Amino acid sequence: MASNNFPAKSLLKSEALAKYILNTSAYPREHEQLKGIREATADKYPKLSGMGIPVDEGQFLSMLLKLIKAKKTLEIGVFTGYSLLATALALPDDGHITAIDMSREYFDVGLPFIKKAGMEHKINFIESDAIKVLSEMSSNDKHKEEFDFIFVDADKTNYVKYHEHVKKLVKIGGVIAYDNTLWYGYVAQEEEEVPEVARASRKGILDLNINLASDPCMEICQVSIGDGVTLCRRIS
Ligand SMILES: C[S@@+](CC[C@H](N)C(=O)[O-])C[C@H]1O[C@@H](n2cnc3c(N)ncnc32)[C@H](O)[C@@H]1O
Repeated sequence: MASNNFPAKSLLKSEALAKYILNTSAYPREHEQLKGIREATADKYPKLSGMGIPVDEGQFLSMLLKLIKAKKTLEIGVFTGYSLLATALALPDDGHITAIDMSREYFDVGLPFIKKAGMEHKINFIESDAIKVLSEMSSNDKHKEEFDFIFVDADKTNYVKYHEHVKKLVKIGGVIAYDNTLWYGYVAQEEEEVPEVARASRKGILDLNINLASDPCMEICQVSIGDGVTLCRRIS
């Protein structure tokens, strides 16, 4: 997530290196309708356009979804739908995504591109507070071990709570991916050095990272792509 108070780029790599990756391998392979979402988002929300996952991360998730042959996925934090469409494009034709965001307005910006890509039939969008929906789902046996893949990219202060719920919803052998687990590099800085606006989310991410590192039900791998993505494979 980014706002105009945050650094435009992750602190993790130089601007030149980020540009090199995007220009060399990511932009040339970007699906036309994903590009459409990216450009429409930049037009409509110039200060928020960094909220969508970067193009190289979209391609990473797409590759991962195909490798694990995911069919049923859950997305928490849709915004204008970049990661959602990247996921939909990676699933087979009978794949299905349950996508939750508290704002329908954001989703509607990306929807025409999702439709043009012929992916609408794979998506069930739920406009709601994700904690509320996940509490209901995780207490209902019908949804236990339902999903092959879960992508969490919403309010960072709730990530530990999300983990309590989604660990019950992912299949054994399935994958949960948490976005922004390096939080612009602020996780490695002292709190006083971090802008106030980023502190609460930094704390949420620090708590999640510690929690995941000691979760015996998950094999984990923290990848420094985008703003950091932690993959958790449920092992028990
Ligand atoms: C970083 S953006 C998601 C970006 C998206 N994955 C993409 O690639 O474009 C975070 C989203 O989470 C949503 N959000 C934040 N807190 C939420 C909550 N408690 N329940 C549901 N959605 C929430 C916001 O409305 C916002 O659209």
